[in-house]
Amino acid sequence: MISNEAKIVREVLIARGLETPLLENGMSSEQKYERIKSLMTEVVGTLGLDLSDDSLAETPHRIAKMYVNEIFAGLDYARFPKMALIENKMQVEEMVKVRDISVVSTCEHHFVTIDGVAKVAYIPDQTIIGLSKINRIVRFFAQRPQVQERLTQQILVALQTLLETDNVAVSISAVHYCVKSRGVMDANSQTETTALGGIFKSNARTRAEFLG
Ligand SMILES: Nc1nc2c(ncn2[C@@H]2O[C@H](COP(=O)(O)OP(=O)(O)OP(=O)(O)O)[C@@H](O)[C@H]2O)c(=O)[nH]1
Ligand SMILES: [Zn+2]
Repeated sequence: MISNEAKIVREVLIARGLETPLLENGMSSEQKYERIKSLMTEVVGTLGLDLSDDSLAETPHRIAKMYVNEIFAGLDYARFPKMALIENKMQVEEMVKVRDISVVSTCEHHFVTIDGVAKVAYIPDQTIIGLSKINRIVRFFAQRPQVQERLTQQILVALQTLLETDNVAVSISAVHYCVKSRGVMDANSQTETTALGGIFKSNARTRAEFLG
C-alpha cells in the first residue's frame, strides 16, 4: 500500500522532528469519512442550520469527503505520489528551478485556506526527478493541516531524501485566510518562508541565484 519512497520519507521526517503530529487511530478512510460525516451533522445542526434544506442536506457528506479525500489526503502516506527518479546520465550539474508551483493548503490552527506559490530548486547529484513530481510532492504535503514553516521544511527534506543530496531549496509565499478573513483581518499581507539545504545555505551566490 505504502511505497518504499513514502516509507523512507516518513522515517526521515520523524527522525528530524518534522513530521506532522499524528496519532494512529486505526481507522480506515471509509471509517473516518463516516465518523466525520456524523460529527459534521452535529456541527451544522448546532449552528442552527436546517439540514432538511436541499442545499444543506449533503453538507456533512461533502465536508467529510473533502477532509478525507481532498484537502487532508496528504495525511495518508498511501497517497504519496509515485516517483520518477532518473539516473543523472546527462550529468546535469547546474541548478534546476521550478517557480510558481501552486500551494493550496489549510491552516492547522483554524482549518481555513493557505493560498500561495512555491519555488523549488536543486542541484542534481546522481539523480534527477521528473518535473511534475516536484509539484506533486508540494501538493502532497500541502494537503494536510499545516503551518507554513513546517510545510516548507517537509518539502525540503522529502526532496533531499529522494534526490540523495542536501542541495535543495524551497520557498513559499502565501496568504493565510485566518489572517485575511477573520482575526486581524489584514487584506494584503503575505508570508514568505524559506528552507535551504547544503550549498544553498553555505554559498551566498547559490542562495542569491535561488532567491532571485
Ligand atoms: N507561525 C505560523 N503561525 C500561523 C500560521 N498560520 C496561522 N498562524 C498563527 O497562529 C496563531 C494562533 O494564535 P492564537 O492566539 O492561538 O489564535 P487566535 O486567537 O485565533 O489568534 P488571531 O488570529 O490573532 O485572532 C495566529 O497568530 C495565526 O496567525 C503559520 O503557518 N505559521
Ligand atoms: Zn490559522
